[in-house]
Amino acid sequence: MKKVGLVGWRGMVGSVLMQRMQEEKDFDLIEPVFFTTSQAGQPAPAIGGATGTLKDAKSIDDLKAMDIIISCQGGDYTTEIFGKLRAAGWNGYWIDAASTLRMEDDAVIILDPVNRGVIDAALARGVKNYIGGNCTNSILLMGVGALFREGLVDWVSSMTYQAASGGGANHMRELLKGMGVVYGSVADELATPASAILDIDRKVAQTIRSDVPTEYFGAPLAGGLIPWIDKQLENGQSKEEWKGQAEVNKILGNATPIPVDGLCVRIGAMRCHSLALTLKLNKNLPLAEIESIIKSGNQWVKWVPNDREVTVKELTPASITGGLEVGVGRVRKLNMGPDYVSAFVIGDQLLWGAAEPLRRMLRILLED
Ligand SMILES: NC(=O)C1=CN([C@@H]2O[C@H](COP(=O)(O)OP(=O)(O)OC[C@H]3O[C@@H](n4cnc5c(N)ncnc54)[C@H](OP(=O)(O)O)[C@@H]3O)[C@@H](O)[C@H]2O)C=CC1
Ligand SMILES: N[C@@H](CC(=O)OP(=O)(O)O)C(=O)O
Repeated sequence: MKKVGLVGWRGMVGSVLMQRMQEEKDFDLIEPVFFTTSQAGQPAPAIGGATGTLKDAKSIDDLKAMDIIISCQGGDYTTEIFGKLRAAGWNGYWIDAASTLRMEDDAVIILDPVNRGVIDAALARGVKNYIGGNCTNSILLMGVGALFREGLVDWVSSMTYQAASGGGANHMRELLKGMGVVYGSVADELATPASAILDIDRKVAQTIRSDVPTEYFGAPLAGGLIPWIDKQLENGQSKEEWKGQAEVNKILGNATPIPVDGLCVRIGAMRCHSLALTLKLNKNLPLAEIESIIKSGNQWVKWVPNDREVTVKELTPASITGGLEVGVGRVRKLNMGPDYVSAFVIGDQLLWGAAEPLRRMLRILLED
């Protein structure tokens, strides 16, 4: 059995990964070894039959004994350790959730239901680094990847609505605390049906401006939104927006890049990322054909007809959260012309957006 080192297993992404690996019985096929940056020597978790103690995630010698390492520890860890490990002669497979290595020439961005061909070709050439994509891009391609596969997309504008989980556990907590603060500021008035709504609104606006916690997001998210995610680039894009075109084309293995651009916005959802897309197709296809192509993408596409009643029930974070289905709906022709099509895509940011592609890559390696 292959020795698989697990780093970052107790973080938010890592915990979702552990849960999925247990559900899919991945631990039956490996010898797991648990690492930590802060608790070396403490008992290993009772996951997957592991025994013994946690190993030091900074010990190159211990890491070198692994056939495969999966890291959900974050970019700083990858930056610090990966180069040293390779320099020490380690030739195992490195699977990582962090963005650090994604655009490196010797790394593949993994999303096997969409790019299994790219992954297989890389394995055949001896590539050893397999990196999970940015959550928004993975969800975009899990939803409408089949339109790209069929060569139908001239360009896509992707306007995103990204959940708090994308920032991490503390960001999710801050959102919830903020919701509580907002509610608390008008709880009495809300209990009194006769109270004036404009008075409530004034108090809420004041609370959002001054009392909602902003330590992690840098701005109030509860009761609002933040139209910027990640660093600022010189060309005016945010780093999150830049990743759209760079990663989508790398995932697909496109020699000629398809333009992908739009604005990325943080909203007060917990862990579902959504995208409102404008797709410029290179053909005037009937909607029924577009529907059948999108549905053919993969088994997790959940097609939602462009109908009000079903959309408000099925194409929402409340419906999608915690599951592997990626909702695709609001598909219609836009006024711009018959080749312009809208779509709303929504997926769980911690599953397809982070953990699931990693465990599936492990399975691919174990099949080899
Ligand atoms: N959040 C996301 O949605 C996405 C994240 N990623 C990548 O994954 C990385 C990890 O993200 P995320 O899981 O959110 O990070 P977390 O902050 O939840 O976990 C990272 C590490 O923090 C340490 N840690 C310290 N205190 C605690 C605690 N109380 N509970 C659990 N862990 C603790 C653990 O390491 P130790 O045991 O060594 O102390 C853990 O592995 C990101 O940096 C990013 O690179 C990628 C895609 C999406
Ligand atoms: N930046 C993403 C989450 C993330 O971790 O992305 P990446 O893996 O590309 O750094 C978000 O905030 O929603």
